[in-house]
Amino acid sequence: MNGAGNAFILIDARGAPAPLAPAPDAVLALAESHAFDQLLALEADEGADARLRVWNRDGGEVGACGNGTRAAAWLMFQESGADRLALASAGGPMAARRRSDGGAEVDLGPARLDWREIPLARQMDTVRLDYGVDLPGGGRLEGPGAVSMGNPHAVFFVDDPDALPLHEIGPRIEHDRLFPERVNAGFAAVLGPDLIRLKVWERGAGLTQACGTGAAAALVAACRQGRIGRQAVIRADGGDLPVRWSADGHVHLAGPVVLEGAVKLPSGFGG
Ligand SMILES: N[C@H](CCC[C@H](N)C(=O)O)C(=O)O
Repeated sequence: MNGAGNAFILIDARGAPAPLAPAPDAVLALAESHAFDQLLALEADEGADARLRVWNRDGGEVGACGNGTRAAAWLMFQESGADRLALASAGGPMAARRRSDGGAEVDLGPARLDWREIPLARQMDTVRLDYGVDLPGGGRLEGPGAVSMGNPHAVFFVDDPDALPLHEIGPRIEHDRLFPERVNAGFAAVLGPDLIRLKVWERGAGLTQACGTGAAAALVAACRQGRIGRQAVIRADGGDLPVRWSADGHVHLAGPVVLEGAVKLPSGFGG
């Protein structure tokens, strides 16, 4: 599946006898032979309609994947005909609502804004971090906003994300010691009162076509820096993601989902 081009393999393990525990190098090996950004799994959960688990292509299990949540919710809506569902995840509980056009709008939970929740290695104002990175050709990017959606994001505001050497500066930011759990690095240009152009160098996956939690973080960071209101379309390489930061602090995300194909695994798989 993909969500605005963000590529996934989703395993429906709700019937599996035990939770999946893929070895990181197994995920890495799978990523060598299959083009995906994240491996997703749906598992049974007592307190929700399902639990969503997320592994980056580097094998690390992480707390949230906005586009993956949309893809999983869309699939469950197709299957059940329901129009609402609850998902558990390591990054916290989430909810999904079926839109009239059949798409899924997900409530990713609250934006977390305290430095300890990002997390950062030391206390800092998360509206505009006292942090920056030099550009190879001269110049410097400064003062990103820091937001967690159950996973860490630093969002830089720039004139043109497409003009940046992201393969050079992305890894430097991702692995900076300021971010003890590494970080997803967003590069955003506010193009109008309700439009943000965004590219994200994802922790554990690199440059992706779209990043749902990155879109949420970009809106919240832009709003906190007084650059935009609480609702916008985030224009990613792979498509447009409508995002809204509601008054209760939760962030809602929608956007396109494509099911590219499905295979039925032999019974007892993963047992
Ligand atoms: N790379 C992210 C996980 C996937 C996020 C992204 N694909 C999304 O749609 O939110 C992290 O390490 O926290």
